[in-house]
Amino acid sequence: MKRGNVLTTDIAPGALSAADVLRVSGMAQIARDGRRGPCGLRFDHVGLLVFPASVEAALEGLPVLRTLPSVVVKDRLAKRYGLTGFDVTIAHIDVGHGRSLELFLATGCPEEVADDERLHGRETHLAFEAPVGDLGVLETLRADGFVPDGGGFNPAEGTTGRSVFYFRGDGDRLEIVVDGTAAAELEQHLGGGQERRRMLEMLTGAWTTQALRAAAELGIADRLFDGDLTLDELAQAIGAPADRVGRLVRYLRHLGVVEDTSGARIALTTLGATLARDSRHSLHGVALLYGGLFYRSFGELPGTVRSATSGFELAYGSAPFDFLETDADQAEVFRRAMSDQCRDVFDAIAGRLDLSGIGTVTDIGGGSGALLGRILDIAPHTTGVLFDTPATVTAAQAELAARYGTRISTVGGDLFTQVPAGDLLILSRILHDWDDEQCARILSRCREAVPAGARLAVVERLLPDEPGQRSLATAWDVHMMVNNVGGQERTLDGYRRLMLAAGFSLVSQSGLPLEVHLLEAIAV
Ligand SMILES: C[S@@+](CC[C@H](N)C(=O)[O-])C[C@H]1O[C@@H](n2cnc3c(N)ncnc32)[C@H](O)[C@@H]1O
Repeated sequence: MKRGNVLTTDIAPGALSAADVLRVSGMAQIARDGRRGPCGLRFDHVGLLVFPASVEAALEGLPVLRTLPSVVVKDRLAKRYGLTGFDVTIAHIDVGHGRSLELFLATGCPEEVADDERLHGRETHLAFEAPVGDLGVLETLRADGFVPDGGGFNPAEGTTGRSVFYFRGDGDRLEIVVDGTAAAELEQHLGGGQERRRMLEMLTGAWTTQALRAAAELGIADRLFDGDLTLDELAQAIGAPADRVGRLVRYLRHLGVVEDTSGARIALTTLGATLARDSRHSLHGVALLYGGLFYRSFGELPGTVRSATSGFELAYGSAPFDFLETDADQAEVFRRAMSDQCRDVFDAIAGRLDLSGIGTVTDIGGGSGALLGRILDIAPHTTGVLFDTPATVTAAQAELAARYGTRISTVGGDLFTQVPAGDLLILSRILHDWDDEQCARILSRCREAVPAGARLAVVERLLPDEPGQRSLATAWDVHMMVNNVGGQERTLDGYRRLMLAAGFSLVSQSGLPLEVHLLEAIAV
């Protein structure tokens, strides 16, 4: 036996697939090298699941220390794939230096199961032995972000049987083994430990929102965007006690928003930079809006579900756009959040639209005019009309005039009453604010404003056709329900039908960043 070549040469030809031979060889090498375990635990073995034609063929000529029936892995495969009529044997192979490779030999499994298991490496692990009676390492691993990933008691292992605890971490899978029955610890590990941790993380999502909002609102992200600071410098810059700032910074570090640099300085990560007002990728306004105005209304979700009103009205006593007309500061936060959130989307829309033959672009409910501005930037032959509520266009006017002069005009009004004409009308994130009847009215006003052949661009997220499919629109649909009576996300077909009923025929649909879609239609 040539141990230098770590088992590759020992495996009988054809006993394992070429892919499994390579995996065995790689893991055997790792087993020989050994590793230092968490909490200084002793390295025990490496584990690997392979799919031989037969156990005997796979083990022929290998230095097998012992074989035993698998309980834990067999049970997992049976549950995950609904398998019957297969078997799993454990074989410990001596790789020298007092170390071993633990092969799980699964026979009678369909090839798809083998492929899936090889791909995800669900049994590939490094195992460390914990001393009997001291399983503190389990808590240490959980605290370090390792997620419990199965385990059990195998009575056939050793003289007393062994308890195994699997963990999945960042790329690593670890097994902690201990002699004997660790019934209470296994119960906690398997009995919902993982689900309870995940649920706790979700239940404390509000803390995350508020920590991010605080980083934005207190100017922590802005100060650090200008350069790394010590804790004292940061505390002084934002005018808050250093010990409290330090505790928030520790949580922000945990969230990946800041990191330490040399000389005990704090730096923003790339992720954290999105909370700075001046970042090109800023979500500063969104942090203030979702952590502020919309945070309180989301607290009214149970009432929203029960009643026919919105959480926003339950929280503030009026509909959101009426409220924003009366609160200039919050209206400014809202406008910035809208344009911050969709900066990449607006760039993509401007690049995607065919603007040849378009003279006037009218953005209905265009907010700050950010999208309209982007379109005018890339199409110098166009002029723009920004239409929104009187207070919104008044707030946007000065900046737009300074940048675009007479190329942009602003019109304040009510989109349920009348909207200005244009060769291209835009409704960006407008229809999802309203119910079907209100959308029909808005689209009818649009159709009345333009001749046949005029174009309409609708920008929205789309609900998936299948309810089980994951999509951002699913979360935003609940957000719309909370924050506007009748607000809702729709499927592509939902928008197609609304447009057609008002005299617009959908001609194309394309995906934009952040799962937003551009729906283009023609007035018929
Ligand atoms: C969700 S924001 C979308 C803003 C912008 N189109 C965008 O995509 O960022 C909805 C816009 O509709 C405007 N709006 C709401 N009710 C309106 C009304 N009755 N008439 C005109 N505009 C209205 C709001 O002021 C706000 O700017």
